[in-house]
Amino acid sequence: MATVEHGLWCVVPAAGSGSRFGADRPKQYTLIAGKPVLQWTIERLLAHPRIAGVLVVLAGDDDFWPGLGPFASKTVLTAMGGGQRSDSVLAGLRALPDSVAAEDFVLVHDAARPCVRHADIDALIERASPAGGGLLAAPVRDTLKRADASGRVAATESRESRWRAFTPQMFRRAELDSALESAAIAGIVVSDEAMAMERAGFRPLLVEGRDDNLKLTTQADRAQIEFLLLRGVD
Ligand SMILES: Nc1ccn([C@@H]2O[C@H](COP(=O)(O)OP(=O)(O)OP(=O)(O)O)[C@@H](O)[C@H]2O)c(=O)n1
Ligand SMILES: C[C@](O)(CO)[C@H](O)COP(=O)(O)O
Repeated sequence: MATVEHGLWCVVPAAGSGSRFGADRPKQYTLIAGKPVLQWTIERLLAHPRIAGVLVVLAGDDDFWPGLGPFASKTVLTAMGGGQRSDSVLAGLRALPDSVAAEDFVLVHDAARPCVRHADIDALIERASPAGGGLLAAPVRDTLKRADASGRVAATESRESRWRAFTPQMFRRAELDSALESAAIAGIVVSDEAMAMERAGFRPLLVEGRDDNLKLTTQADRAQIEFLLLRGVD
């Protein structure tokens, strides 16, 4: 039974183009308070005492990475990503050090989520490890509407038992690798690691985390993320 007492490695998918963000560079290199979003995220992860190292998955044409400054004293490795986020995560898993055993848990956390709280990471590690894996998430708190082609309300959807998935997500290295590979072979694009695990028959544990674990997706997300980072995220 793999334990999480020794440090966990975290795969950080950072190979996206940020098309919805629409900047002059991939959004993970957008500066917030003078520092690239990716560096905020990596430093936040490495500052967590139970994270041993980070494997950053970069785009093949990424020419920003060498510009990033030094990180905490822990190990930062890189790998090259793929066309889909899930391809990048799989590449990252396969580039982890051999010291990460097949049955060891690994974390996967979006480069675009720099505000994750250490307390939420603690909760995920503590609660998801006995459950065989899980993810940070939050219950849907707004009324959900389904839109029709004209942009009008087609229906109001039940928000009962509906959760929003965040990252980190935490699963055993080999089980996640197998689930992602199986989905890729089947031609199924999974939008998060849990979807691949669900498809493989697992039932990941939902661990409630803070709603402000925001993902930088569009320009509208920038101001709130900047506020949180400047105020200080514990
Ligand atoms: N082929 C891809 C696509 C996405 N990502 C990463 O996965 C995270 C979440 O993806 P998303 O927010 O969709 O980022 P982008 O794909 O860059 O955004 P967009 O869909 O707007 O292009 C990001 O850190 C992104 O860099 C990745 O590593 N490899
Ligand atoms: C993994 C994720 O952040 C969970 O909400 C989300 O699925 C990423 O989606 P994206 O479209 O790749 O940003």
